[in-house]
Amino acid sequence: MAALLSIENLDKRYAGGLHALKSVDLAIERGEIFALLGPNGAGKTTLINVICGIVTPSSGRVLVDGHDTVRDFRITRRHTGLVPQELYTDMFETVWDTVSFSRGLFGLKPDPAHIERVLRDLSLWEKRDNAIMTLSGGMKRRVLIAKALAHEPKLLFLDEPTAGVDVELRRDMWRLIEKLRETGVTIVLTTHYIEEAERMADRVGVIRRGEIIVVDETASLMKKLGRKHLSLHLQETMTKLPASLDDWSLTLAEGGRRLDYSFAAEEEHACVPALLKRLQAEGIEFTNLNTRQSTLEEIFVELVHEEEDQQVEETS
Ligand SMILES: Nc1ncnc2c1ncn2[C@@H]1O[C@H](COP(=O)(O)OP(=O)(O)OP(=O)(O)O)[C@@H](O)[C@H]1O
Repeated sequence: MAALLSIENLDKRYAGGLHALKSVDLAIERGEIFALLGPNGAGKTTLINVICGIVTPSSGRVLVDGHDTVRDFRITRRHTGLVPQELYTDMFETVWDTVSFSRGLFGLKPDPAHIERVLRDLSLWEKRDNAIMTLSGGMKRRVLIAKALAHEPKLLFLDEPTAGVDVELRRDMWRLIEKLRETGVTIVLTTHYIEEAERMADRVGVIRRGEIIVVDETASLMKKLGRKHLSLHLQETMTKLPASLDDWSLTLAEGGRRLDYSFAAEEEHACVPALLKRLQAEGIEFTNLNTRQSTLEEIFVELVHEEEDQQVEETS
């Protein structure tokens, strides 16, 4: 079966001349959870807005379930749901009214049974008669999702669903997204949290300056690009690393009180014990140690460098 979402050679130049999307090609399969990652201003929102028909592309095309988003706008819009980052309106309305109204916007007949199902799935049923402004931040986010699901879309876009929420609510949202997938909805989400992409997404796409630079299965991307960082707090301050440790690419930090080591995540089991053994042999003692995973930001930096290095190689 053809992909549910197919983006072909898509280009967008804004009126001022800014080239926001450059020859984007992407196919999203039915039932997939796809995470679109990119630094601020990379073009994520522009891409989502083009797919949802809010922004017109300069060239190329987007098909949702085989329908062109420009030519068959009404059909494709009917198949897509968009959960924006913020709730803009409806603060005085009740949950039930605002979600039912969203369904009506797509010209669909009222279906109280569907709205009830959506509200129950999102744990909003008890709050159905509450005005939106009386709800907590987390509940308001659920209302946004309920609104986007009111017209039974096949494709759901979640724009940074967990930005600025606490850890507990983030976990709740993840459970919710998994539950949504079980109903057969295809999900595209944007996020800045690597853990979120890692946990939720089957595949990840990285967009940078309007170009999709990587699309890969999440596990394989993390394996290829993920790095871990080990920090050792030294018992005695060091001014310089012994030459015998040159092959370990270690760095001294905090005025020689900390030793940092960065390594490929997939090599953790082999290289960390080997390093610790080596340090012991050198008589370097430490009082404490901790490791952390690369942030998404660091992976971006690495991607950017890889590209720049390649360009240097190509031009030299
Ligand atoms: N209506 C517009 N007119 C002109 N330029 C725009 C318009 N909307 C966005 N841009 C520019 O297009 C580029 C891509 O913006 P976009 O909002 O798509 O990025 P983003 O990846 O969603 O960023 P963020 O993570 O900050 O939300 C940016 O340089 C932005 O300034």
